[in-house]
Amino acid sequence: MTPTAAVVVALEAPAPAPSPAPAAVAVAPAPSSTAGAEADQETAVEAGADAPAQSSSGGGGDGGSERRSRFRRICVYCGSAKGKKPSYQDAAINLGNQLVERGIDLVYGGGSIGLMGLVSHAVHAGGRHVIGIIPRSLMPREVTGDPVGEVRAVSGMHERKAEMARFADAFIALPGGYGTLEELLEVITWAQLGIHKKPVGLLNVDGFYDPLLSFIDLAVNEGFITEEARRIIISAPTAKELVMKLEDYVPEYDTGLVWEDQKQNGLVPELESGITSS
Ligand SMILES: CC(C)=CCNc1ncnc2c1ncn2[C@@H]1O[C@H](COP(=O)(O)O)[C@@H](O)[C@H]1O
Repeated sequence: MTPTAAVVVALEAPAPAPSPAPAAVAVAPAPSSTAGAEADQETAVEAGADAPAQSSSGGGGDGGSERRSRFRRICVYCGSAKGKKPSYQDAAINLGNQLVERGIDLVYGGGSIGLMGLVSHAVHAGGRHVIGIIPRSLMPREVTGDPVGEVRAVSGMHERKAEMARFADAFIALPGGYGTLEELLEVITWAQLGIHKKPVGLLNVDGFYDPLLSFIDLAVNEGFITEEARRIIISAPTAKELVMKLEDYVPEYDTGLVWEDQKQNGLVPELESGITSS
């Protein structure tokens, strides 16, 4: 099966199943792939997306919000561990349910472990499409568990992060460790540099991110982050509040910079899918 065919198959049969079904594996093009193959693959992904997202009443979330979303897909960064408090796990499931309620598909790092598994299973069980983007080295079941939905294999962490950012219309970080922080800070930095204008949200479960927000405020006070750049980060204690804030977010931050690779990494075209751009 060619990479393109694998993607088409995966997307022609999105995941409406009420219970987790086996993952469809799509192999992302290696860096040396032809532009044509990449274009085909993008087309396939676009064809599989419900754009704009439709509301459904399937999920529980934080309590029945019925509002049509401007987001087709949200990228969720989160721990590969579950964390010690049940509230972290509840938040991952609630976030998944909130995406289902709003008809939003999930992009995440693939796998079934930790909070990553909880959010992806919630979205998949709710009938929305799940795209897991995972480096081949992390694919063995014993490393990341059985993924659900569409799996896109990539060569390494840099390609993974670029793909996750490319497919998403917004980003949310649940609690997590180094990997989550690194992914979060990268998309914030990219927003600061004008590489994208997609909303970035912190799901501040039980104040988990208070120390990070305090540190960022310190950096503002010490003159390392501007007030304007500080406002790139949106935070809320519940998934429902956070998604509503992301829906309302209007980017005010603008560098006026033009990035040569914006067309290749797809971050600019995604803005045309309903994200307000200043
Ligand atoms: C060998 C090993 C530690 C495997 C852990 N297994 C993993 N499987 C998939 N993605 C991961 C894994 N560890 C980190 N990540 C990436 O980093 C983030 C989570 O890292 P962390 O647990 O917060 O730091 C995820 O969003 C994911 O993109």
